[in-house]
Amino acid sequence: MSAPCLLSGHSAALIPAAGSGTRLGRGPKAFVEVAGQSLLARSVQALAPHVDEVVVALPPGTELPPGLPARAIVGGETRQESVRRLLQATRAERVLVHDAARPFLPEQVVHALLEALVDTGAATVALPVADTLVRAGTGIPGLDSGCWGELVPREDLWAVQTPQGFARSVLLAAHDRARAEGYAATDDAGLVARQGGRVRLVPGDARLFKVTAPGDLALAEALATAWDRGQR
Ligand SMILES: Nc1ccn([C@@H]2O[C@H](COP(=O)(O)OP(=O)(O)OP(=O)(O)O)[C@@H](O)[C@H]2O)c(=O)n1
Ligand SMILES: C[C@](O)(CO)[C@H](O)COP(=O)(O)O
Repeated sequence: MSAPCLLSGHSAALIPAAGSGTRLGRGPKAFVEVAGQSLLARSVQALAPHVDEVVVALPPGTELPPGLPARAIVGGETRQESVRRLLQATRAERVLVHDAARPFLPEQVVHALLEALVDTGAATVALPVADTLVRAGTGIPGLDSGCWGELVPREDLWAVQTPQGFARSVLLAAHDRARAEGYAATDDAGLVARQGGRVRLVPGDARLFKVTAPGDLALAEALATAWDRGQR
């Protein structure tokens, strides 16, 4: 399938994959395999049919595995720096930024994100929070970080996932300004929102969880069986 007609101009998927995977403890995380396929390969394959090109930021000294429909650049020391380099490595008008560490990306989610992008020029996939939320008691007399401090109302709270979509010029301007001001964010939509941009929230999917800690890998292995049989 070629790039959707909802997007005008060229589009690129930008995949930050240059992390060291410290919390997982299995070496550079993008190359870790789940049911025989790396996290990176799964993420690239999920996005490639929807865009004109895929660019991946890899850790220094590593190479793109053969056969993936993507080109590679060297990432930076932080996720933010890796994404900035990716933005500089493409001329596409629309970009979808997606963590290599989120290998299960349903096609419907990509379609919904692309539709939302037409409206605002900036959108992120996110999940409404389902759990009860509490702030730990740090700073409250008699309590500490292991104690219930205060309840946080969960209405209107969303847990941010990727992919996140932007007009490239909008995201590049947000990155340039953040860099000039020495501001760091954990994601790209946060950079755009901080500078007054309107970011549309697009309902995500629980299966889009980020493989972060060893327990997530067990979950990913279990999910991969159904996913690879086409149950998406
Ligand atoms: N310098 C970095 C750090 C992270 N990432 C990417 O950003 C995504 C989200 O990062 P995270 O899950 O935190 O990965 P790591 O940084 O590898 O994990 P850790 O913090 O446990 O080392 C991942 O796809 C990761 O490869 C990146 O491209 N460049
Ligand atoms: C971009 C992200 O995955 C959205 O939830 C997240 O912010 C990445 O955070 P990390 O600290 O780099 O894992």
